[in-house]
Amino acid sequence: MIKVGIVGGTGYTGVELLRLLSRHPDVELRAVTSRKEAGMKVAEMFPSLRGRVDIAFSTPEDAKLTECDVVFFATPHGVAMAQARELLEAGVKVIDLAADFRLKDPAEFAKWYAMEHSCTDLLAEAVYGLPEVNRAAIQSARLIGMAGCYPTSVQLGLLPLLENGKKLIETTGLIADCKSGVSGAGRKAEVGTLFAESADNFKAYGVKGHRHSPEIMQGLSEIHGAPVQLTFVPHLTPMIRGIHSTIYARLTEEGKNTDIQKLFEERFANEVFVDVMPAGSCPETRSVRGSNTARIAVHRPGNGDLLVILVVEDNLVKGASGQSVQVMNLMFGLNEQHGLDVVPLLP
Ligand SMILES: NC(=O)C1=CN([C@@H]2O[C@H](COP(=O)(O)OP(=O)(O)OC[C@H]3O[C@@H](n4cnc5c(N)ncnc54)[C@H](OP(=O)(O)O)[C@@H]3O)[C@@H](O)[C@H]2O)C=CC1
Ligand SMILES: CC(=O)N[C@@H](CCC(=O)OP(=O)(O)O)C(=O)O
Repeated sequence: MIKVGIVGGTGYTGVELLRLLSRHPDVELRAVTSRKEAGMKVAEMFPSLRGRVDIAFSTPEDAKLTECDVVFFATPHGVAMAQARELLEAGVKVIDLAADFRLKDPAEFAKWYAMEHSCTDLLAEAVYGLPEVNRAAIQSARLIGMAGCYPTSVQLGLLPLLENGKKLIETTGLIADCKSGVSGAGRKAEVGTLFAESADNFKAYGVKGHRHSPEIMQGLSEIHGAPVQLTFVPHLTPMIRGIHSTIYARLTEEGKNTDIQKLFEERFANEVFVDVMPAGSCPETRSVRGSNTARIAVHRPGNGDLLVILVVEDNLVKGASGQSVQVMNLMFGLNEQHGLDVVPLLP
């Protein structure tokens, strides 16, 4: 059994990790931290986990994390980078759901996250946690910076078109128009996520620049092997879970002469967590709710040169905790689907 610790077990991604790991056949939950709720039983705070999780929250200091095989950080940005070195030196693998180990350039990290990076040597070692792109590197990694929620959907949607220097679409002027449910903002109290502010309302935010823009462009440029330029506009929608990304790309002459539906179907044929829907489909966020699946549909309106790619995922599962369990499975040589064989919840 793999001994697992979670730092930040009371947030939305933390409790989602608990839900998934509590039914994982190869995992033993050793420690779950909360500074505010230390001492309280996990299942007392989250009755959904009664009979599933039998430990109490402890402070990060009391959690004996160095005795774990792997520690997940489901914490705000900046927490994992302060503790990763000690854990790695003790032989513990680290999976960070925040952004501490995503951006390769420490200056970019400082610019977007308003803090200096405290361990740039580890930043160089860290592997980006997006299995459909990086599976082999993840398998041998000891430190993972999980892909962000929006970046997961946008990179999966463009992967077949860009990888290995393909010239099927223009690589400047790409547009990702993305919508997220409110759980994407986390469980902390904030005016913008109050019911009266976010229900029955719809708005864009971060239009001048969002911290996921550099992450998406870094990822796409690595996938393509050359710079890729994309405009990313996130929106807050009055739903709890889910991301819907609509991506617009101009096809090149080569792209116009390519069967794009077939390209996507073949690229993801062996990916258990990516479903390419039949031509003409419009995937719904509720079709992935609670599951680690991303569903993708490609459209070419009027058979013109504009390609529209639709991607849906659950921000808390494929966009965060589920994908991090997928990554853990790869790091420990387990079946990639263990703990993740969940049918989406309807309605
Ligand atoms: N919500 C989402 O859809 C997604 C979130 N993420 C990322 O995952 C991370 C967690 O997000 P989310 O679950 O939404 O956040 P929440 O705000 O819901 O939860 C944060 C958790 O971290 C703990 N925490 C806060 N500060 C510290 C600290 N200094 N040291 C140790 N623990 C701390 C909190 O507990 P306590 O204060 O009691 O210690 C709490 O359990 C974030 O970095 C976020 O960007 C990634 C993808 C999607
Ligand atoms: C709706 C909402 O507020 N979403 C968050 C993104 C979700 C998140 O926590 O971002 P990471 O994937 O980088 O960890 C935001 O825009 O900041």
